[in-house]
Amino acid sequence: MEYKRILLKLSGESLMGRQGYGIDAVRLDEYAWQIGEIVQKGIQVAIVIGGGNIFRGLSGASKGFDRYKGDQMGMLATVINSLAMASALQSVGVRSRVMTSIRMEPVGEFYSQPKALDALDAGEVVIISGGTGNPYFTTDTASALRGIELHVDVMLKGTRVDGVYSADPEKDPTAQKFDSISFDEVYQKGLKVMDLTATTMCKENGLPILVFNMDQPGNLMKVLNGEKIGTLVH
Ligand SMILES: Nc1ncnc2c1ncn2[C@@H]1O[C@H](COP(=O)(O)OP(=O)(O)OP(=O)(O)O)[C@@H](O)[C@H]1O
Ligand SMILES: O=c1ccn([C@@H]2O[C@H](COP(=O)(O)O)[C@@H](O)[C@H]2O)c(=O)[nH]1
Repeated sequence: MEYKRILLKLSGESLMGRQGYGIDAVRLDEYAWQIGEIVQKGIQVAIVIGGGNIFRGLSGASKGFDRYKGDQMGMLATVINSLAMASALQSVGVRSRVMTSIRMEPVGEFYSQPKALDALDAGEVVIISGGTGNPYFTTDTASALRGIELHVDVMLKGTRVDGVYSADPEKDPTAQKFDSISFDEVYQKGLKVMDLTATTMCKENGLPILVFNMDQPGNLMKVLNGEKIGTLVH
């Protein structure tokens, strides 16, 4: 397999499934099965999960919340999602550990790069929660940061669309999908694949991103098997 160690970014919003808020147990279970399949193949998996199904600091601020506190609420939302994922992985027999970017033992172990690498080498899935630990960032940036620190081969952005399009495919039905695209084209075309901080970190550190639809069961294994799905940003 082309990739031996991956950083899987999961969308918080996708965890809602068909509900309007929170965590859909069926969706969570589907994700856990997909992750279990690739762990069985010997792939080392680090995960970062978003928090948009629970709280985002920016939308909180638009309703009058203090942005700093709102972002802390958002980061805590990612911890909730990460604990849910750890529980789902446990129920399908996959060993995992939750690390937190903000100190909060015993909820999770305080993140450090050497501890995360040791756990990955031991075959555990490492779920890194709490974003970067800092407000004014996103979990896409946390994924880029942790992916770079952990020397992963690729960042897999598992989302609810099947790749990067010429415009937001959820808003523009005429949008065209790219099979592959360079970082420079992403900037030139103003595509919202990830926020610019995350994109720039990946570009500067040579970390490719593969955007694919994680809500289609079996897709994660297809990506690892080298099937041409999604969009590679390189
Ligand atoms: N050019 C584009 N190509 C593909 N998707 C795009 C594009 N522009 C905007 N999007 C939107 O980006 C979304 C995917 O981003 P992402 O997975 O980060 O979702 P999110 O809701 O921000 O997740 P989270 O809850 O983790 O913050 C898609 O649902 C799509 O609507
Ligand atoms: O490093 C970080 C990461 C996240 N946040 C806050 O959490 C929410 C949820 O994350 P998403 O990436 O939007 O899913 C985000 O809106 C921020 O409010 C943060 O402050 N720092």
